[in-house]
Amino acid sequence: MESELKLRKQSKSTKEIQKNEKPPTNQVNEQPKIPQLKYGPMPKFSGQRIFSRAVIIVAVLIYVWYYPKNGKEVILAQSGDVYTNRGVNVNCDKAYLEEIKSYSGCVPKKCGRFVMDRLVTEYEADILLWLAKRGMSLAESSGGATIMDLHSGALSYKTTFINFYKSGKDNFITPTDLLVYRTVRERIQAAIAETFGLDGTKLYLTYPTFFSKLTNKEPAHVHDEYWHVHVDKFTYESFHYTSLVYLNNYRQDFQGGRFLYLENTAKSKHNMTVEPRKGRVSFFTSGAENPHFVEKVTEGERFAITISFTCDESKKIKDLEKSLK
Ligand SMILES: O=C(O)CCC(=O)C(=O)O
Ligand SMILES: [Fe+2]
Repeated sequence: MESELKLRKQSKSTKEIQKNEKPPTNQVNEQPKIPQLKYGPMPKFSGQRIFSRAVIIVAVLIYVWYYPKNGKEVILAQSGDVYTNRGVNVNCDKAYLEEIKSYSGCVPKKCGRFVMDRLVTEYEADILLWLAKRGMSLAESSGGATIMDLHSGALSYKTTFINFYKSGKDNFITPTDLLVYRTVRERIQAAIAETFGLDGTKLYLTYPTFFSKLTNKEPAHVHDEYWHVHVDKFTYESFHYTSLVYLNNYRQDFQGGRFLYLENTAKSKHNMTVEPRKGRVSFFTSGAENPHFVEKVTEGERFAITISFTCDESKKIKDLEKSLK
């Protein structure tokens, strides 16, 4: 009731004000009419113009800057750049975490993916590249993926594998190769332990650890289809941490063949790309938080090493010098 009264009073007083308003004087009516501009008045001062132009330029720059992120991918590492340590954390896959939990000292503080360009020198990468080329000159796949595993001796041959140790053809491996291979592996292991907060002595080299040569040859066997999306933990059960050493350069030595993390979460749909670069080390937790694939190589030959680590001591493999003795 009270508020109703108030309202009535209010409307009354409004009417009163309206009544008391003086009618517009002639003077006002006689003022020259300002033409109504469609988009409002033009800015009167050049400062205002500069400001509005600056706003447009900044908006365009922001759009251009963010556009690639709204597209299909984000570049984690470009082939022309050198990164000491670049990476991102991702949430660990539940099953991966559950499985790895039983290995004390080997559980990652956070899962993720990283790139380091200063762990392996170009010279070391060259030594490993020449080693791969010498080995793969003995035999190669009929399709686009040739694999050479120095630990087991497996080497792609047409649509199958030969064992170069069994056929006595292992004299292409020199003591320098073995030394470089081992020290590179040790440095990567230390970097993985440091990055994920592990006890490095609880991490073991595992199988398969292998060299790969990828080309644009038509696949002759399912082994040649290297471009499928996969999770390393599912493909190679023993893996807990995966590392890759690139031995030659994307764009210079081959086209295509970039490495992509597939992103299809509520948070992001943008794949994350690593462009191979000679001596570049890329590593990541091997669970379903890091599904990935390699783009088809369209030209040239792409060389890399997959060096894998496990927390499960029963799945460890020996260093090459020891296994060769
Ligand atoms: O060569 C690469 O970049 C990745 C290879 C790969 O995904 C693998 O060996 O599991
Ligand atoms: Fe993989």
